[in-house]
Amino acid sequence: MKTCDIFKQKTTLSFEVFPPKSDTPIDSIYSTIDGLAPLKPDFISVTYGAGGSGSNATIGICEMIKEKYGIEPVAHLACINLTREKVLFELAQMRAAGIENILALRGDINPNVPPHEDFRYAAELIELIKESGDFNILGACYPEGHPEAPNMVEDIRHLKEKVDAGCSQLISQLFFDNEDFYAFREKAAIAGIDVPIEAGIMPVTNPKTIARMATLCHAKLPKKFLTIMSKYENDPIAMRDAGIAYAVSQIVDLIANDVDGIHLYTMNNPYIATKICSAVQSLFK
Ligand SMILES: NC(=O)C1=CN([C@@H]2O[C@H](COP(=O)(O)OP(=O)(O)OC[C@H]3O[C@@H](n4cnc5c(N)ncnc54)[C@H](O)[C@@H]3O)[C@@H](O)[C@H]2O)C=CC1
Ligand SMILES: Nc1nc(=O)c2c([nH]1)NC[C@@H]1CN(c3ccc(C(=O)N[C@@H](CCC(=O)O)C(=O)O)cc3)CN21
Repeated sequence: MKTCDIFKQKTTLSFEVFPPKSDTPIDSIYSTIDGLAPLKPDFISVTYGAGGSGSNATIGICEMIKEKYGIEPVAHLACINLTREKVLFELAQMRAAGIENILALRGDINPNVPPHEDFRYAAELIELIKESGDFNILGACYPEGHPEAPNMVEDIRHLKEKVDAGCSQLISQLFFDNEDFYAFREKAAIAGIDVPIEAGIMPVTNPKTIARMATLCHAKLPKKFLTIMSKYENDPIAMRDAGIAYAVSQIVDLIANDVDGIHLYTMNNPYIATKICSAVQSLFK
């Protein structure tokens, strides 16, 4: 099933997982998906070397999500370090595995790995995927603007190019201030971007993740968020609960503002995803 068709029926709820890191047993992904599947997400996306981990079990995990759990998978594909030939090989593998949906990304630039010259931007990957078969293509977007973009106008112009190249839906970078998302959504609409935009929500439940959000994602951390996190910095249970509550409050407000869907960055933690879903699951109609 092509995930873009789901938006015609309901507000979507999707999850993101990453392949286990090299120091974690590969089997741990089964307990992650076992824990997430009962929450009945509309789709689950699987990262491709997210955060520079470089591991590549993405296609195998997508196949398992589809075959064993009957949930629609979305395979991430980040092109910055790939040759054109390697991308065509990955696409052939995906087709053989029955994968219909791809999140086409440029990918994070690793300062220690000079980028390959075949792809500079996600739009170039999207063009190639479009030529190479009947895939549904998703893209990423940035409510606060992409950190490398000189300004929001340029970033939205490039986003429009991405949509014109063949993206049928967008997933946003994580953010903690919904007003940034609403302002971005309005600018995108003015630019003629008319595909569904899912809001990316990251439950922040420990200090390590807060630091990561600032460096990897450049997300703005609002005062309200920092206040509640510092209040509980020495109490892991309270901090976890505060992170869950903050994510729930963002989701409720987004739904009240007619968001197309929510994409939950689960960090492979079914306990936290279950807590969040138990508060808001029935709102996804
Ligand atoms: N779920 C995930 O795995 C997500 C990953 N990311 C990461 O975000 C980063 C960026 O990836 P994408 O959004 O796919 O990249 P992109 O290629 O759409 O944009 C990257 C940057 O290049 C600029 N740009 C695009 N086209 C341009 C052009 N023709 N000329 C000049 N500048 C241009 C954009 O404004 C932006 O600053 C990656 O690090 C990606 O891995 C972001 C969100 C979600
Ligand atoms: N620039 C960018 N790159 C990404 O790969 C990316 C985004 N943004 N935004 C959306 C999601 C969020 N991603 C993330 C966010 C945080 C971690 C992180 O904190 N990783 C920890 C390990 C967590 C664990 O194993 O439990 C780390 O230390 O790397 C990883 C991926 C991947 N995606």
